[in-house]
Amino acid sequence: MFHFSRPKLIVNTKPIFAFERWAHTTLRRRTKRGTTDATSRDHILHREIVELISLKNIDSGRVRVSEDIINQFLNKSNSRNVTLRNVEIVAQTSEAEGLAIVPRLYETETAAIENDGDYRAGETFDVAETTLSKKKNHKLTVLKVPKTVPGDIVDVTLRRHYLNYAEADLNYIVLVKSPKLRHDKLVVCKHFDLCQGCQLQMVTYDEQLAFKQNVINKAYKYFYPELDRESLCDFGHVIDSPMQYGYRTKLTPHAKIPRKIHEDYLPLPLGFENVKIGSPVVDVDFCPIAVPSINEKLPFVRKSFQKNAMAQAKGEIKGQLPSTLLLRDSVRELGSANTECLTNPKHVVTETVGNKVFQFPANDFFQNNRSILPIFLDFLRYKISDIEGLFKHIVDAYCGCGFLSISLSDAVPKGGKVFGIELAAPSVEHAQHNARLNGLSKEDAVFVQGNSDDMFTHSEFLSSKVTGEESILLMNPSRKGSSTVFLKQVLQFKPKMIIYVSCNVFSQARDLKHLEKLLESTDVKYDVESITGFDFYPQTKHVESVAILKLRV
Ligand SMILES: C[S@@+](CC[C@H](N)C(=O)[O-])C[C@H]1O[C@@H](n2cnc3c(N)ncnc32)[C@H](O)[C@@H]1O
Repeated sequence: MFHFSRPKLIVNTKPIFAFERWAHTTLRRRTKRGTTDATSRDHILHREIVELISLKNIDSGRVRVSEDIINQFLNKSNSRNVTLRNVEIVAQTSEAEGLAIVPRLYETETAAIENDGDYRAGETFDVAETTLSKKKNHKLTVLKVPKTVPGDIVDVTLRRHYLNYAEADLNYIVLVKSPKLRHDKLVVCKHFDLCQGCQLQMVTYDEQLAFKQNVINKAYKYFYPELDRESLCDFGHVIDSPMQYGYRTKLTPHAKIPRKIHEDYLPLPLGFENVKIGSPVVDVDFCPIAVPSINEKLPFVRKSFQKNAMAQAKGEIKGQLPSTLLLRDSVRELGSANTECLTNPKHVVTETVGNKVFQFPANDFFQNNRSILPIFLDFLRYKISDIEGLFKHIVDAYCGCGFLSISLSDAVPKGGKVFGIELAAPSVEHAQHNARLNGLSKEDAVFVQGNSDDMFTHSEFLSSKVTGEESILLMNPSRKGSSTVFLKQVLQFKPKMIIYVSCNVFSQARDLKHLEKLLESTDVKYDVESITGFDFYPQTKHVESVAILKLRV
């Protein structure tokens, strides 16, 4: 087998646990966005852990992990091999992983001495209630265990330790204390135990929706606590997807390709990340959440990938093999339900949603669950109908290939306009193309390439004569959310309605709070009318959140 490159761990020796200190050491190597993004996954996890230990009345000092322990569990050949038995999962993170709090019985050297100092020999500790009561003064470790739900009693192997928690691999479920949550019979994928792609197959669909509503609630509790959630009808209610399997129209399996491929390494695993830290990617030959055309094509794509890898191992071809492959479903002909799977990222996908047609390059962004889109659009149309007759234009920030504004363009009255802005040039070219494809003239719909931050000063925007008092603003940024620059201009523009669609409800809540703060120094007022979830990705932890804000008149 080839060796995988090991992440470098930055260990901080200074006193810790302050949020910034934790962020400095733990986040730098783990998040792309560094330490300042409070809505990053690692920051959220930190908040969830702090909340859990405070709920359990545990002093934060008891869960602090020493540098020595962190070093003992680094990914290296002599790192400790500790198994814990009878670990009870007591909470669930917004990433749908279980959390447990266990006595740190492995803190002392006892076990190591028993094993002649050879950690690799393996040490096992039982953390069941009886043991715990005898060890009241022990330090505690917060464990994060994938594929578990509250009420599970599990057997785990400890992995990397951080300043206030440790990662653990699930070995097996010892006992299910909460049969309401875990239903292993529901799992349809043979790769579910290891594959990082899905988190919730063992949970009923109703419970999946409840989990996602909780995530929305948590996001607003953390980032916009001033919002009166109680007063909003059905706050965070998540609308279900008509298809819960076989819905995903894009799949990107990948491989870890060694610098020099040796024949012994073949076939290379090709699939998705493994929940077991440091393990090879899970070799996925069938993905039950993907549409049929993708699963039909997957064996051919895999075969061709392995053939190329073999040819490279034999020195028959040179150059780097692509580590990520693309499979994207596309409508074969308009008006027909027939679809085909495209694999060339530059090929153009055709997608029909209701009475609209969209085309875009296969590796560009487009919503991946075709089955829920008509319902999602009907919801937006219903919200817009509230101010019918009071708006003329739709402004589409972060517009991609124009999906949202073109879909809603039927609601634009005669003389009104659609104006969109998008950073990615290929997407905006296709937005222009899609406008024409759907009968919108150059006067009806203008899509420009650029940063949304510059939208309100863009020459084409200014010359379009689109005014806020006659507009609905759609904003659908990527995970990291919007910016202060953009939000400040929104308040000057004063659209009648803001529709904020987000795949990261934490950054959405942060932005809405920010908007409220900016409003304090103005006489403009927006009311948050509703926050609604849509289950674009059944079986996974993801939720799409739609916030509707109305200008107070
Ligand atoms: C979640 S996608 C939404 C696309 C589109 N609304 C849709 O539903 O298909 C976010 C889009 O924002 C674009 N984007 C990211 N940052 C941007 C920025 N600062 N200005 C304009 N567009 C941006 C991305 O390229 C991406 O196409």
